[in-house]
Amino acid sequence: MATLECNITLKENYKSTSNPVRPYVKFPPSIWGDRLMSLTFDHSESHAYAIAMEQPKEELKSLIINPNMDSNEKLRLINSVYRLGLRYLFEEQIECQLDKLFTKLKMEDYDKADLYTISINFQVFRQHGYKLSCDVFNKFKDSSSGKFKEYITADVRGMLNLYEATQMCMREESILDEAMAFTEAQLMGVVDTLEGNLLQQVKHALRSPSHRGVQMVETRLYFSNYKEECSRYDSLLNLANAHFNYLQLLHKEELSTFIKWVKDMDFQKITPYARDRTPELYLWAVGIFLEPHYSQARIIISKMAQLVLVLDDIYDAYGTIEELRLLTDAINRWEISAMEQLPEYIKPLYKIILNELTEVEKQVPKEGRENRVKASKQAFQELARGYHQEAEWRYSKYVPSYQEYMKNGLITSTYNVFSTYSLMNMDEINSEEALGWYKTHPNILEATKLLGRLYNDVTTFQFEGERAQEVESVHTYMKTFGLPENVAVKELKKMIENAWKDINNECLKSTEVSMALLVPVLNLARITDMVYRYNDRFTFPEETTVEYVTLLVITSVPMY
Ligand SMILES: CC(C)=CCC/C(C)=C/COP(=O)(O)OP(=O)(O)O
Ligand SMILES: [Mg+2]
Repeated sequence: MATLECNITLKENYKSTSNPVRPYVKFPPSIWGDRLMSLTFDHSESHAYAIAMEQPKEELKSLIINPNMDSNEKLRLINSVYRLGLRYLFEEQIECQLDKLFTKLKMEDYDKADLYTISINFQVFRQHGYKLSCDVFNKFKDSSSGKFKEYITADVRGMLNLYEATQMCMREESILDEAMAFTEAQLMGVVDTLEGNLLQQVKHALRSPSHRGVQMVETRLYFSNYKEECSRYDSLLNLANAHFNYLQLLHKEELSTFIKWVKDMDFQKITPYARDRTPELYLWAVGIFLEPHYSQARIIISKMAQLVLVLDDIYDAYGTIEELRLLTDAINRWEISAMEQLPEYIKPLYKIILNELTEVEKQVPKEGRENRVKASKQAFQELARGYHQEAEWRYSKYVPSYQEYMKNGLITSTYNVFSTYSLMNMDEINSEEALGWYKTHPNILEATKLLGRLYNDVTTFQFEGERAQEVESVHTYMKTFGLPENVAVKELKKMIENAWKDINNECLKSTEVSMALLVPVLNLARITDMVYRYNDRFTFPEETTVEYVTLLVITSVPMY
């Protein structure tokens, strides 16, 4: 693959202790140049969009609760609201409507409904945590052959929505596994014969199904590709339009703030060995939180991700083992005097790490502030120890067992850090309850960490090759279970799919914790899918990642 050609060599840069041997990696440079240096945003424009949202928002509220609207029509409207990223504006109304509709639902209601209608129903209920049974799709299967009925293949819109619906499957839902493979193959077979919006819809779904995509990107593409759905109601169209413009200005401002911080901290100079991926990191932050009121959270998460990125590249691409031992110790100590023990080149970075958390502390919600910050710091320290463990294994040429590797690999997935930093910024959450929940190692978080670690390794083990020295899941799995590479990869990919099923299961309505707490974790799984589905789109961001960042902060929003 041409994009994966990066100069990864074990270079002997230096010979003596003062000139140490470094596992030096030359990552591809940033591809942005000065393109994002002059993002403009105007606060009065932003205010105008906020005002423009008010009336359509009220109109849409009335529409959603309208008792005379046909239930399938209502679910279709709620689907559009969800896919346009507007759900947070109508949380109460939607929940009340879905509660009513779901309670009175009978399987017979679906006897006469077509594939499209049932698939939309299924998506809406599952998106909002209601477990509509997958048996609703049984009628599309031929009971004697066990295959899907031929006639549904002519209904491309129905097939597309069945494909989208299958992404919400859980374990033991074999009809959805079959439907996913069937619809994917069928859609791939017809995509070249399609045109207009339907072509765009199918093309994008095959590349990234909506449920597994970065939601801000998905909503923006829905607005472009689903013109019919968006313009069904004037209020929906007007609200979506003003909302996108409003968000785009906000995102431009946030990205500018983050770019300025990276520049002010002088990362290019102090960490020249690390990947330079500022807008790509910001995309992670937008992926975790979409709503405008998380503006500060996105900036804080972007900064933290920059620190994690640099740390990752020191630990597995630049530092010597002696330096890494000192760095880990200093991060564990977490006090400015520990800087003395560090090599000169790491000192400025260490200072930023400590300073940033102190700065952040001033900005996080008052409720449980101390504990929120403490948990984030501990997660960061745990990550450094996890990176260090990997480095020690590589240094001593020890290949751990798969289980040993994964115990540490769940930590180096970085998702404990991302989750605690997300939580740190959520003022609607009771921190004590949330931190207590984290400590129980909830299934959704464990599944997301597993997905993150495995997806990353399965996609990158070949080009990380010599550098990783088999300290990754593919080789440890091959060795532990005595399997050839292709079988190991296949089994790990199956585990990734199962992790998705577990995540979906955990997103069903639960009384255990607030649903709001699950969202950033689900969103981490989605970003992982976007980044690692085909290759490492973070290290090699050309095409998709660049396209997405451009779409969010550069391309203007279409008017119908
Ligand atoms: C999740 C995010 C945005 C974190 C910051 C950047 C990062 C560590 C990316 C993964 O790099 P990698 O592929 O080199 O990871 P690893 O070294 O763990 O395989
Ligand atoms: Mg790495």
